[in-house]
Amino acid sequence: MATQKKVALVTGGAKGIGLGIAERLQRDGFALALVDMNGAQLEAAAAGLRDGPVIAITADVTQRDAVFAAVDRAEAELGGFDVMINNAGIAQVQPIAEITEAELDQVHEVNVKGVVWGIQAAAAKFKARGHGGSIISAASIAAHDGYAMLGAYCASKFAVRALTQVAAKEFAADGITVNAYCPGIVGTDMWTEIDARFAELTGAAKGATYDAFVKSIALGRSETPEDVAGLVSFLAGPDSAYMTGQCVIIDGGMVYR
Ligand SMILES: NC(=O)C1=CN([C@@H]2O[C@H](COP(=O)(O)OP(=O)(O)OC[C@H]3O[C@@H](n4cnc5c(N)ncnc54)[C@H](O)[C@@H]3O)[C@@H](O)[C@H]2O)C=CC1
Ligand SMILES: CC(=O)C(C)=O
Repeated sequence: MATQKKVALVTGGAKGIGLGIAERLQRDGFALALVDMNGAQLEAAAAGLRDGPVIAITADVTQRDAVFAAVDRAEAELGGFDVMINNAGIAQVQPIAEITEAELDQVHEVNVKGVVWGIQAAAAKFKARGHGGSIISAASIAAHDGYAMLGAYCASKFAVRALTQVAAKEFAADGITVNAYCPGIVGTDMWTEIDARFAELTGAAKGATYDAFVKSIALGRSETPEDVAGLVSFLAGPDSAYMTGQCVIIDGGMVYR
């Protein structure tokens, strides 16, 4: 009889870091639920993950009910629930003097509320199933240092760090670990957008802001989704069982804590 695979849900799994994490967790032997608000891209991503059960769930992580429903569907269709990856996030480049209420809300809706709903839904499901589990969220080096022009984004990622510590303490007795990964400069669409917005605001040439950040990396190259996925694989696996409340920097050498 085939053994039941462990089940992981990855939000923002249609592309970028989330897709890199999904690819790695599939190689690690997980059955996967990919969640994203971009349905077309999500279906294509899921179709490319050929080695195991994968379901695609189109949902917006800002909607609490949708996140809870996604976790329910993952359990019902994949036969369990073990790991929650709160990866979906958005960036925003705006000088702090000009950030509007709507802009502040938009970033916090996704990066903070989305993570809170993910923590709640996963912890409730682990408890209902009577076992522990791992909750892993996307923070950033911007959860450890403030970066000019990224005020709302940095505030949202500092919040993820706080939530990770709080949830780790509140759920430890239930056998649930809660950690976060803190990448540096990853060459995804998010950074293409950040670079373009810096160019618009500062007059820098296209690509110049990205190149300047990459130049400051000790290991001398930008980060890939696979670099991030290696850390997430560890956080999702048994070797991190004694680790909780940590926001681990993986940035090639930019921020030292
Ligand atoms: N790219 C980078 O350099 C870094 C990224 N991060 C964080 O890693 C995570 C992933 O980033 P990337 O892959 O670079 O971003 P990306 O922009 O390439 O991909 C993000 C994915 O999340 C999805 N998404 C956005 N809002 C959503 C919502 N409300 N509901 C459901 N899905 C939603 C998008 O549709 C997209 O598929 C984010 O939380 C980001 O803040 C952290 C540090 C560095
Ligand atoms: C997008 C992001 O988190 C940084 C620090 O670049």
